[in-house]
Amino acid sequence: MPTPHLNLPHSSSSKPPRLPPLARLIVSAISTSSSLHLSENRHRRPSRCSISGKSTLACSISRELHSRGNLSYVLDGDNLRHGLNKNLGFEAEDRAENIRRVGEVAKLFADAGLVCIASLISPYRKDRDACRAMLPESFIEVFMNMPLDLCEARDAKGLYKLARAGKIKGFTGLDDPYEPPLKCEIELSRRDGICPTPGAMAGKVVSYLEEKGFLETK
Ligand SMILES: Nc1ncnc2c1ncn2[C@@H]1O[C@H](COP(=O)(O)OS(=O)(=O)O)[C@@H](OP(=O)(O)O)[C@H]1O
Ligand SMILES: Nc1ncnc2c1ncn2[C@@H]1O[C@H](COP(=O)(O)OP(=O)(O)O)[C@@H](O)[C@H]1O
Repeated sequence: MPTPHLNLPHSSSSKPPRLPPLARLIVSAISTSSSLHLSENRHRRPSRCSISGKSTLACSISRELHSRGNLSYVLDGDNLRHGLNKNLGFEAEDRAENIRRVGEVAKLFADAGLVCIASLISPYRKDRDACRAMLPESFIEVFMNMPLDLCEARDAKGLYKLARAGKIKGFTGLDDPYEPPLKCEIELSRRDGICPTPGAMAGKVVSYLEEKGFLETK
């Protein structure tokens, strides 16, 4: 019996343009700050925080990618906690579940060909590592190494004030830990005490993606 002829869509005459390797599988986890600071009681502990500029950076990266013709989507922890993750709090298990869900969603977006920018505190190393394992070779950890005093001085939402007054318990950087990465792909920090502009930091991230061949070239 003759083999039935299949009219495959990807015949040699209508090949889709080739994407660079891994172009469809990227998640950029933007963790928040960490630097060691010596607290008054002389216990060395890392300081890191909300308000380090994660969301601002994520938007800046997204804009920069758009201008280069790359689709992206920002998954912002603070926003997701109003919807997908509204049943989660800030206990260690809930933070782990928060990050796991975001990793799974990022995987779906990446599968659809978008650069997915996850902007989360993700304070525990094991949760970030679990996410990394979920997205082998396409997880890029961006560590915003901003000191606690900078974040606290910004306090755009007044949360540090509330946490200092004991009205929020388990606040990252104050009475809940942030574990800085032992190894990450990109670290962003201040230079001579000055925080780079979001555009400059986004440029660094996008250059990294470009160099590593993650982006579609026009
Ligand atoms: N206890 C406590 N600790 C840290 N952050 C707190 C807390 N309670 C509320 N918030 C607000 O929640 C935002 C962080 O959410 P994330 O989903 O990124 O956190 S995590 O990754 O699960 O740790 C964070 O928003 P960002 O400022 O955008 O980081 C805070 O506004
Ligand atoms: N690179 C930066 N330089 C100066 N201010 C910044 C920078 N990035 C963010 N900010 C300001 O800091 C505050 C918190 O930024 P945001 O991106 O919401 O932080 P996060 O998402 O980490 O909570 C905002 O008022 C924002 O305008």
